[in-house]
Amino acid sequence: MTGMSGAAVTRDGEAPEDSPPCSPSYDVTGKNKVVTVDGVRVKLQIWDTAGQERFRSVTHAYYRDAQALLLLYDITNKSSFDNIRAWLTEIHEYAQRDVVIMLLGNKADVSNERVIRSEDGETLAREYGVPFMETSAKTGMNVELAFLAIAKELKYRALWQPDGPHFQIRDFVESQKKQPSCCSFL
Ligand SMILES: Nc1nc2c(ncn2[C@@H]2O[C@H](COP(=O)(O)OP(=O)(O)OP(=O)(O)O)[C@@H](O)[C@H]2O)c(=O)[nH]1
Repeated sequence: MTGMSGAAVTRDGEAPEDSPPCSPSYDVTGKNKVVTVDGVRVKLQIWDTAGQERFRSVTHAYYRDAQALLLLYDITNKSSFDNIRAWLTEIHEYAQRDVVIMLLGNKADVSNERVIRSEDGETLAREYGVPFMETSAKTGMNVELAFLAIAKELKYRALWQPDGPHFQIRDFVESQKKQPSCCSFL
């Protein structure tokens, strides 16, 4: 999956009885994903642009109302990385002003075909002030973490109180993310 995926919180409420506080749990039904975070159920409605990137009018409709956007490139494909700047420009123009954005470098399991260094992803993310990590849809590396971080951020915003706990999505991702097990010599 490269391009953009979005998420909108459609409902939240109390955690189910059997869900321990502070322990995330997941329930994926089709394109909906329920993440229970710190005792609150956050329902993410997820969509993927699925190859429609060239039909800009279609994708605008998708992400105009999204509360979070996951920007994915493929670490083995330079043009997918180069496209990210174009996506960020689009987002700036069409998405909600306070949309949560996360940059993901996918296919981290195929390090022998890597053409985009991890540092390049980090530099781009820093430039735009967004959290970044490498993922693998194949091994699952950092995939749940991406959804958990988004859910935590959206819950934090929805339940924000002046004296409440503070949450920084970038710090959370940095403290939790796993690095690919094999190194690349790029
Ligand atoms: N090794 C590896 N393969 C992956 C990973 N993620 C996706 N793939 C493979 O890459 C190919 C393309 O994946 P898609 O999810 O269809 O990519 P996409 O960019 O969303 O494609 P469209 O939306 O159809 O344009 C498939 O064969 C996937 O199995 C990954 O993390 N590791």
